[in-house]
Amino acid sequence: MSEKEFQKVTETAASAPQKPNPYGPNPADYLSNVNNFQLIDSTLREGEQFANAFFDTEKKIEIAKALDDFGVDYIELTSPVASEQSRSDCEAICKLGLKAKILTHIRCHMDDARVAVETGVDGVDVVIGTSKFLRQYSHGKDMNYIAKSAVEVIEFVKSKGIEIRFSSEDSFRSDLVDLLNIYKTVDKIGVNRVGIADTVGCANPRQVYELVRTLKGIVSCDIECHFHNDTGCAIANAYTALEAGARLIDTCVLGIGERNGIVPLGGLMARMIVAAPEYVKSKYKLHKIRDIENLVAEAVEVNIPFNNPITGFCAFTHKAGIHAKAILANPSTYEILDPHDFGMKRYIHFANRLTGWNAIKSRVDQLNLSLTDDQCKEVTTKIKRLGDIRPLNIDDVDSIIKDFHAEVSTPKLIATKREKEGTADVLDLQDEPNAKKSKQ
Ligand SMILES: CC(=O)SCCNC(=O)CCNC(=O)[C@H](O)C(C)(C)COP(=O)(O)OP(=O)(O)OC[C@H]1O[C@@H](n2cnc3c(N)ncnc32)[C@H](O)[C@@H]1OP(=O)(O)O
Ligand SMILES: O=C(O)CCC(=O)C(=O)O
Ligand SMILES: [Zn+2]
Repeated sequence: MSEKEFQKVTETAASAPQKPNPYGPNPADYLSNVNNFQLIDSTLREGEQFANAFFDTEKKIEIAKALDDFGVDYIELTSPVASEQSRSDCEAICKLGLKAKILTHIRCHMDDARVAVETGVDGVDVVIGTSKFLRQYSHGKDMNYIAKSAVEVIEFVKSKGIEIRFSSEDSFRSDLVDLLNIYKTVDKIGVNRVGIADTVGCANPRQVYELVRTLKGIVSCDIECHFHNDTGCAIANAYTALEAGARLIDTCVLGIGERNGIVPLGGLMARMIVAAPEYVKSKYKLHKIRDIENLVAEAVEVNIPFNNPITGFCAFTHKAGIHAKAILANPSTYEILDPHDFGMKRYIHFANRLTGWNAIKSRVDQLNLSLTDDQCKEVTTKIKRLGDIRPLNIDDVDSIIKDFHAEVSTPKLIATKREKEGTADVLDLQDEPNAKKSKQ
């Protein structure tokens, strides 16, 4: 391409109408719910199925209140038929008067439904396996039986004036015709939502898009999606489901659940704030994520993973010199998330051999010392030299800087450049991580 042609191409691109948010949904896609989604948090149902979980009544109430304060739309609770305590905990949470609607999750059976509607919940989530695996080895019922019992349970719950959702367990290994038939049947009798569940975590985003879009053309009610994370696709699948027109996503704090769990609440927020910043910031108290995660992590005795979105101890830590320089100039260079949106801070990890003189210069400024650029480069070389021999800490770097400064300085008073330049908010050169370092 000649230079002239290249210039023409770039000019045309520059004058083309810009999408309002390059990371958001296609504005022309009117079926997308990326800017209009709801959360059903299932930490107190799916999360209770996590291997380490045991929540006593007090802890359940604490978690329910924290989720409510954060702003989730629904809180899903364990089936009241699971145990006597599960039933009374469900009743206790219903009495809290939370803003979030309270749901309980039951099998597609009248025995469960009769107990559920007496607990005081705002809605009932009914589920039954539709894949051949579950039809054969779990409940042993055929599609006719499933449809008949679904209609009976749905009409009963509806008659009590509360919300009802019907979900097919193991949707992605179910026959598409079976699925669409059952969803059509339950939609016709007036469910509030239908649910798609990737029970074994086998689905990929393309499959999710196709199934949700197809279902969108079949039902008039809202579509809820539940994604397990066995193959690492849970958040991507959730986002794709919203793009395709699903309205509600099931989450758990830290993604806890059966096996390795489902869509993590914090991780989904990280994805959604990029795509729908105004919506997410106006609806959810993002600065509460860290507290909720710590609450649940402590309750189920796990550490926050080091690479957790938002709250992992190094989620906003920048290390390499090239990164540090650009971050100092403009944090958007290497950050798609602004830590301040979540009540977090960014850190520049400068005590290592990958550092560069720009990061060291900032540290010099923070120490209220004054060195020329050339001197900063010289002291950076010294730091790197030691960093080649062993891991460094902040004290190591500070002493090298201070010694160097003492060598090169005259005894006159040095003006504090930091105050003059006001760079404090851009850079926090502490070595304190945002969250406790993972022990796992
Ligand atoms: C994919 C999911 O996460 S779905 C939600 C899972 N949640 C739970 O399992 C809640 C906790 N579970 C429990 O406390 C118990 O399993 C109970 C109380 C629900 C049932 O306990 P039990 O009666 O002892 O049965 P068990 O757990 O051994 O087997 C499940 C029974 O439910 C039936 N069943 C399973 N899924 C469904 C369904 N979706 N709809 C109707 N019946 C179902 C099975 O056929 C089996 O019935 P069976 O008694 O004829 O064998
Ligand atoms: O009720 C649902 O939609 C989901 C049930 C569940 O936990 C699953 O299928 O993994
Ligand atoms: Zn699940």
